[in-house]
Amino acid sequence: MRTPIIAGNWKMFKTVAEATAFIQEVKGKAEVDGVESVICAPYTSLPALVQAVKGTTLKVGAQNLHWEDSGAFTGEISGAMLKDLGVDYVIIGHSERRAYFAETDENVNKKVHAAFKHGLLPIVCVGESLEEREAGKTKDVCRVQTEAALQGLSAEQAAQVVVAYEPIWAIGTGKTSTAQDAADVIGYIRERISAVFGGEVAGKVRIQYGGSVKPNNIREFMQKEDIDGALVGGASLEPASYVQLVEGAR
Ligand SMILES: O=C(CO)COP(=O)(O)O
Repeated sequence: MRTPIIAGNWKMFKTVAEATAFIQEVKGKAEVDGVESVICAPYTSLPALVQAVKGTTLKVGAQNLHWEDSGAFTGEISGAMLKDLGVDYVIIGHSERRAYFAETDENVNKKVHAAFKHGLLPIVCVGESLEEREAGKTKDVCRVQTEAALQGLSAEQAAQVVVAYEPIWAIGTGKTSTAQDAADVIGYIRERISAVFGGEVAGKVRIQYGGSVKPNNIREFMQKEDIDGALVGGASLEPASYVQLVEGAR
């Protein structure tokens, strides 16, 4: 049995005061038995969030990291620094980072290794553009991105990875994959993980859907056996909406 995981990706939203006020609002309510609930916030809010979730089952994640532990990398943050703060998860390879910050499959792989080195769990994002979808390349793109991201991991590490399948055309657009389509692609990603790491590992890896997930459609996705949760942008920013997402994953 895989524990469903709802992760809010706040992207570049919320001040420290707004972030802590959010936790006060959702405490208790976004804590549902059998569902893991993670808030992935901008770096600036992470220390306050780690404090605010103490004594709750809520977890905190970052949205990126650098693969080196330290060095002359102006503006970057290392896995060692995130671990030092008490962060649990880190999003790696989000399509916005791939598109706007030149994130490559190779860098994603280095970051995944860095996350494990420092005891952080990676949420690895994969997904196709509209052009790739229309050209029938969805599964190929997801296979290449997933295999590259997980390259060189031990079976034990691979089993702990969370993959987020986020079709780029569904992010922030109000358009979603159908639940069946998302489940098909996610099933295929699991097959490829099985081909590389074996069925036992593939059976443990949690694979989320992401892209315009809202309280009114979360249940459709969660009804699919292969979909283990959601990575949510816009609808994770409002406390009431976030609580409904976590409840919808039960
Ligand atoms: O990019 C996403 C989560 O990482 C999805 O964003 P939206 O839920 O706003 O479409």
